Amino acid sequence: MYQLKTEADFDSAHFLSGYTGKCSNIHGHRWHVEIEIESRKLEKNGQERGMLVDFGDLKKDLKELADSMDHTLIYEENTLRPKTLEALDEEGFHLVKVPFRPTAENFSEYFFRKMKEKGYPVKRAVVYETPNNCAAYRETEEETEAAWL
Ligand SMILES: Nc1nc2c(c(=O)[nH]1)N=C([C@H](O)[C@H](O)COP(=O)(O)OP(=O)(O)OP(=O)(O)O)CN2
Repeated sequence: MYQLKTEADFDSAHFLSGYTGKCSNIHGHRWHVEIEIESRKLEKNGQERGMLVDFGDLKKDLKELADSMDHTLIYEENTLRPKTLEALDEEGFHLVKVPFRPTAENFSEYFFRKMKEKGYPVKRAVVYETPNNCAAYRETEEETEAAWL
């Protein structure tokens, strides 16, 4: 089995609606995302001969997703009042609405699915919310112990 990993970062603000504690307030993180892909086969011909995929393509596709959230306020749908959204919009702030509570866990599933939609054989996505705290998502239950960092 061959495995590749690429990483990307983005800076954004978020808050946890319904949370009791400091994370209910708007605060920022430098989010760090890692995507691992795996395959038994390598390309046999052409430009990508001997590669699972070209690192350049993998890196570019993850960066596009990360860039779409960079320097934004990420908020869960239905957690900000319309007049608040209107006021932030009038100020020219960039907001990203997500259909989930913006936790590290949910972001790991989000990046896993988005990269899978782009056609990559994704094994695992890991999202660091702080340098010490990360969450991971994968679809299989195998290697539960070994797969954790
Ligand atoms: N399982 C999860 N727990 C928490 C999440 C999460 O995504 N998944 N998120 C938060 C908050 O967003 C918070 O920003 C992070 O929490 P915390 O570790 O307290 O943040 P810091 O590292 O900045 O803590 P300091 O001790 O102030 O340095 C909460 N929990």
